[in-house]
Amino acid sequence: MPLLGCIADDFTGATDLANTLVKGGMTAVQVIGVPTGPLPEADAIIIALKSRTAPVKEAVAESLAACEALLAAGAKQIFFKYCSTFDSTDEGNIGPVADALVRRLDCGFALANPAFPTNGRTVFQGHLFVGSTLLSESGMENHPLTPMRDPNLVRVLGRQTDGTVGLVPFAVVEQGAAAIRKAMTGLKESGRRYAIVDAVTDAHLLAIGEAAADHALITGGSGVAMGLPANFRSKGLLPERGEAAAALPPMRGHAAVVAGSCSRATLGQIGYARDHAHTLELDVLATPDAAALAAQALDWAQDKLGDHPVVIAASAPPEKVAALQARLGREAAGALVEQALSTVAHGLVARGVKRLVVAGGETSGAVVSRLGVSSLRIGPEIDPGVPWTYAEPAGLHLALKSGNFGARDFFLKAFGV
Ligand SMILES: Nc1ncnc2c1ncn2[C@@H]1O[C@H](COP(=O)(O)OP(=O)(O)O)[C@@H](O)[C@H]1O
Ligand SMILES: O=C(O)[C@@H](O)C(=O)COP(=O)(O)O
Repeated sequence: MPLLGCIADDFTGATDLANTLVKGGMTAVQVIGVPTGPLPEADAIIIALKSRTAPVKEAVAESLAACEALLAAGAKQIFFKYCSTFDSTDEGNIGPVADALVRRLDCGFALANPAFPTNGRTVFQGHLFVGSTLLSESGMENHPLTPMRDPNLVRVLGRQTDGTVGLVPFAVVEQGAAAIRKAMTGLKESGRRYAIVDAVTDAHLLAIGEAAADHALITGGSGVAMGLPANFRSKGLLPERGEAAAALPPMRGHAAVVAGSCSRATLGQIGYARDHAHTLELDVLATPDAAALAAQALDWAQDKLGDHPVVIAASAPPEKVAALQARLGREAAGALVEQALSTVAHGLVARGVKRLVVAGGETSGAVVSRLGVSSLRIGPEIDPGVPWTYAEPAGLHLALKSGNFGARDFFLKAFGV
């Protein structure tokens, strides 16, 4: 029976959360899509949806269905995972999904905290920073699907919910779990449905997690989950598991990277790969045809497969993304590239690739669906927020890299080269 039941709005986000929980000593299995049969055995189940950019109604319906499955399996607390850069549009989907979960769980209130200090995401006075810049100046203002142009999360979430949003500021968070709990109770009693809670350090996140031990619903990035394993342990529900929580079968087979993220970190990683690995950058504007792009990539890769990764990327800088979107529309442009890259991934696996890194959340969703993966067992971390996983029933190792995560040499480092 799972202790923690999680609903993640994309696939890389789900592995990121699972990674945090595994590091905290919980076993974790990521399930792809709303489950139709019984859930696997694990301390935490993370249901990965592709709901971040889905139409609002669909995102809400799938999230509620996931919640039902988790409650039916006995989950004691529900966690709604979204991006550490709060990726969403004014219509949603963070607000509407959270609203629906608050109603379903009849809890009236939930905290909201996307902070992930190790990866430079901090929240101060309700404003989200990426490194030393505000969210709206971090490159996220150019995201192909969810451009983030307002860094004030009280305002951003306020536009997405039919409830109201308050703030637990830094000065309170600094005082620790009891003060945070008191402030959240105060906001709930004054009729706020959400509290954006400031967090600048991991110590803040641990205190917030402790303060939310008895909350039916927690919403946030993977950071705020850091404190949750200790809550279950102190209630005597979670045994000490040590490193066994992250064990995976041995890795073998050809290595490859497929990148569809246009985020700054991924563009930097592709730049590094150009000098250190066979790297193909697809020109989507010149060939806006998914089948033709995929055929081109698979032909190119054919005689290059081996232990050293091949890197195939559709990623492009903002001006090129804008040009393709102007021609096809935002959604169609994204869908075309996702279709091309998922066909490439499928073709690579058919040609013996058994270790695959996918860069980008939406891209990962498309690839994992195309590979017919139903669950991912979470293994050791490569870089903060990105673990290796073992995909069933496909029987291969997958690392789903959030667009903005990972060091510059990630695409090589993942394979130990
Ligand atoms: N050259 C391109 N032009 C337009 N859109 C692109 C291009 N390359 C990738 N995309 C799309 O951009 C989106 C990137 O989103 P995602 O994969 O979630 O990355 P991230 O993790 O950085 O958010 C995907 O829908 C992808 O298909
Ligand atoms: O919280 C995060 O930043 C990640 O876990 C995440 O959700 C990443 O999404 P993408 O940037 O779309 O990969």
